Amino acid sequence: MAESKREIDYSVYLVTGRDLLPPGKDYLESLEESLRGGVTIVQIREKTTETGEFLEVARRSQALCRKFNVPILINDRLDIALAIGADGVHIGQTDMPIAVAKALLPPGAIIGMTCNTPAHVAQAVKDGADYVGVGPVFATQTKNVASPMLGVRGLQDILAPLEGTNVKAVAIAGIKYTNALQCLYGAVRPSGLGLDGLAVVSDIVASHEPEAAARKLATVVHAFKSTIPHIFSLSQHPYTSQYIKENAAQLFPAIRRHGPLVQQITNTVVTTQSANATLALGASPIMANAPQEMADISKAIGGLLINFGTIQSLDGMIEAGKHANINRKPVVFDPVGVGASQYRRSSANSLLNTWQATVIKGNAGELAAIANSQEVRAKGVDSVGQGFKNPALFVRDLARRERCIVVLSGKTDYVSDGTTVVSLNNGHPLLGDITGSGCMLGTCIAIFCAAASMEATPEDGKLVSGDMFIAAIGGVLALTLASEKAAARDDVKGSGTFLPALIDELGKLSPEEVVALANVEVVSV
Ligand SMILES: Cc1ncc(COP(=O)(O)OP(=O)(O)O)c(N)n1
Ligand SMILES: Cc1ncsc1CCOP(=O)(O)O
Repeated sequence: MAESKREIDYSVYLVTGRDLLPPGKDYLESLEESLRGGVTIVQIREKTTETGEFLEVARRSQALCRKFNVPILINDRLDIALAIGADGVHIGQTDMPIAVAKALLPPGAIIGMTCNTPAHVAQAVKDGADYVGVGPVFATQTKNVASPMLGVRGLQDILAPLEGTNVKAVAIAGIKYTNALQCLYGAVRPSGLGLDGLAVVSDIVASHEPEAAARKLATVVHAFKSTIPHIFSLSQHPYTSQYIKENAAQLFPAIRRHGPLVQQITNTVVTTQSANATLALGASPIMANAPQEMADISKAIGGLLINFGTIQSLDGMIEAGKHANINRKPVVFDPVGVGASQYRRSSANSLLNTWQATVIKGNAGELAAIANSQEVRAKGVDSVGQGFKNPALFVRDLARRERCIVVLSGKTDYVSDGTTVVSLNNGHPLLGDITGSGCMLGTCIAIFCAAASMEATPEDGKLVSGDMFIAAIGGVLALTLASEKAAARDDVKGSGTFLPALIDELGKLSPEEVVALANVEVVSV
């Protein structure tokens, strides 16, 4: 074993599992192929193998790992690690304590510890672990795991004790090429701290083509690591009011050019008017709810709206978001009335723990419920009271926490990407007199996000390409400016005549009008 600690690349962490090999696939052949595909660290995990055979497997695996200059760790068995001179060990909560392992292993040995809670991580840091294996993130068939699933968002909390330390982290359980990017995004804390890598068994071992499986995973992890910051805007771009207005305005003709198909899982109250608003802007609606069709539909759409108003198929919402992430399509989440019931709150958690939203849009009551804030209360789908004391700070912090664009709707709308906050002061009071204007806002945002992502060149490490901050602002401007123009029309006498006029005006806004009329201010927080 090495005396001084080597720099470890945890990016693609393979945990072996000979029982999962496809029929006819040789273990060493599979391992070599996965190393060729880009596995950066290997843990030999043999849960039922006798010592002699374990030793032999470990020795042969080590010879291959050396060929690729990849470190090898041994699961649980310090004796095997010592016998072959492995680079280190991985131990679980009920295995040998870190202090005992440290005393037995040479100074340079790597020690990894399984952690299921933030308290486990804090203890592992205290005990001197080199890295933690955090999970279970998702459900897995590979191991019977007793601890509750962390989900995508749970990763942030479990990593908290690693702030300010040099202890590394990999996530484990149910991680596949298809959910890898969600997982990496989900783990990023407001400070920027995130995962160092992803640990997988079946995604590579059970594959007939482990080299390709490892390469796909490696591409995602490396691309993610080279894409900083991990959010859906230009972020470090010095956004000015003029820049925002001009770029949002350019998305109006982009929608007409691309005519994106926008999937909307929305509520029964607003389905028709949302579909009509979609057509008016130059996009096409598809109101598909069934989980069974999401894989197919997701390939064809430009963007997805998930509106919580009348939850008819939570499974459909879960599947739709999952496939949108897989296919790198923007997902706009409108958690209508999320504070109204425990079912809605837990459903919102399930959704946000499974897929990464690109934009979360809501009124003060809804966003307070998503943020677990007591500052604003809701009554049904409406927000009550004065709103947030500092709405700009609230949206910025929630955008950081959820790693997405946040739109807070109200008399003044606030939009943030976690770095910049803008206030938008357009709109007409008649919007409050028709049902579902908030839902139409979600539709508009989804359409603009779809167009912005279709305009952009796809990038490997990004869940969605294109500037989603500008897109979300564009969506807000579309509805609010159209409402002003509709309300000013002579033929509009009240809410009944306002709705069709609003839809007419949505289709007529020109980029020049948008730049001239938009009231956009960059707010300092
Ligand atoms: C990287 C990584 N993380 C977690 C585990 C699980 O280890 P443990 O809890 O000891 O369970 P077994 O693997 O021994 O069944 C791991 N092996 N690797
Ligand atoms: C070893 C281990 N520890 C927690 S889950 C797990 C297995 C993960 O396997 P898979 O990547 O196939 O879900």
